[in-house]
Amino acid sequence: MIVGFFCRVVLPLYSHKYPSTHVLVRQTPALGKHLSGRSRSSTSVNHRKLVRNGEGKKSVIWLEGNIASGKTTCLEYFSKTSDIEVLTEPVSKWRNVQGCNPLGLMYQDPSRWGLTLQTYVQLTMLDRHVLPMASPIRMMERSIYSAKYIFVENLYKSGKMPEVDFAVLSEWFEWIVKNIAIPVDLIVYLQTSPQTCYERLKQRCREEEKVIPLEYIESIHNLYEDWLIHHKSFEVPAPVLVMPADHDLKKMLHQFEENREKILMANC
Ligand SMILES: Nc1ncnc2c1ncn2[C@@H]1O[C@H](COP(=O)(O)OP(=O)(O)O)[C@@H](O)[C@H]1O
Ligand SMILES: Nc1ccn([C@H]2C[C@H](O)[C@@H](COP(=O)(O)O)O2)c(=O)n1
Repeated sequence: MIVGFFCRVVLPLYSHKYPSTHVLVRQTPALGKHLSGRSRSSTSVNHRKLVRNGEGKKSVIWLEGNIASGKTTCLEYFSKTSDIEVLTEPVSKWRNVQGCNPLGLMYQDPSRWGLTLQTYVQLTMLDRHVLPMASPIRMMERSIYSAKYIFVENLYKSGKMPEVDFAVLSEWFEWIVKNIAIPVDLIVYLQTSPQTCYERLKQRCREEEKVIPLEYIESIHNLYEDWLIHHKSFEVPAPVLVMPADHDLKKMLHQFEENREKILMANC
């Protein structure tokens, strides 16, 4: 039987306040499958949380942060916790779709290949979001929201994405978030300085990313800050837990441990 209920988020736990009137809304992918696009949009899924029996206690956390901020490292840490499933970004797919490398192409020629990559990012992130949950808690790396609000926005704002490409991606994004429920209870933001990310990026040495200049990391940083810290750009769909992430690995692991409870209690 399908049940509906509302969950008011607890604010004082988090570093950044969320409007107290906000009610998070969620609908299971399985439920979504049984609704046509038309009836789903008319039920305003973004304003109603419908969950199946037994799924009420499940929570979804998005781990957000700049390129090479330490997201994968953080996920690795929490993957050792029972009851948490971690979903990494499907970067391997972005580097190889049927033998093609849209990530590499985008870095070589963003104006030509930005739309190609971001269309595929949108598809593969949506696929992640609607995957049935195998554990009570899911931590996933980034989201379809940051794909749009950070990376597509950056391409467009920097003049590297033609207006028509941006318009098409925007319409796709709007349709998706209106018609398909994208659950989220908490956003954990790994807050780094661009310089730190730049150094870690160089150290990681991913082939496609060798052309990334510091300025690119700075633009991504500013977009993240405007979205999640200053609330100046786009709607933030859940409370934000900010974790300073410039520290060395030892201190980061300590910090992950210190925040464990807040993260695990994300939907309470
Ligand atoms: N706290 C840290 N201090 C130093 N290096 C780090 C730290 N966290 C991660 N790294 C290293 O930085 C690089 C990027 O980290 P990663 O977790 O892959 O970032 P992301 O998933 O956000 O891109 C990797 O080489 C990783 O080993
Ligand atoms: N919507 C997106 C998401 C990611 N990317 C790029 C940025 C990085 O080069 C890579 C993901 O790496 P991570 O930040 O996880 O180390 O993919 C993008 O271009 N668009």
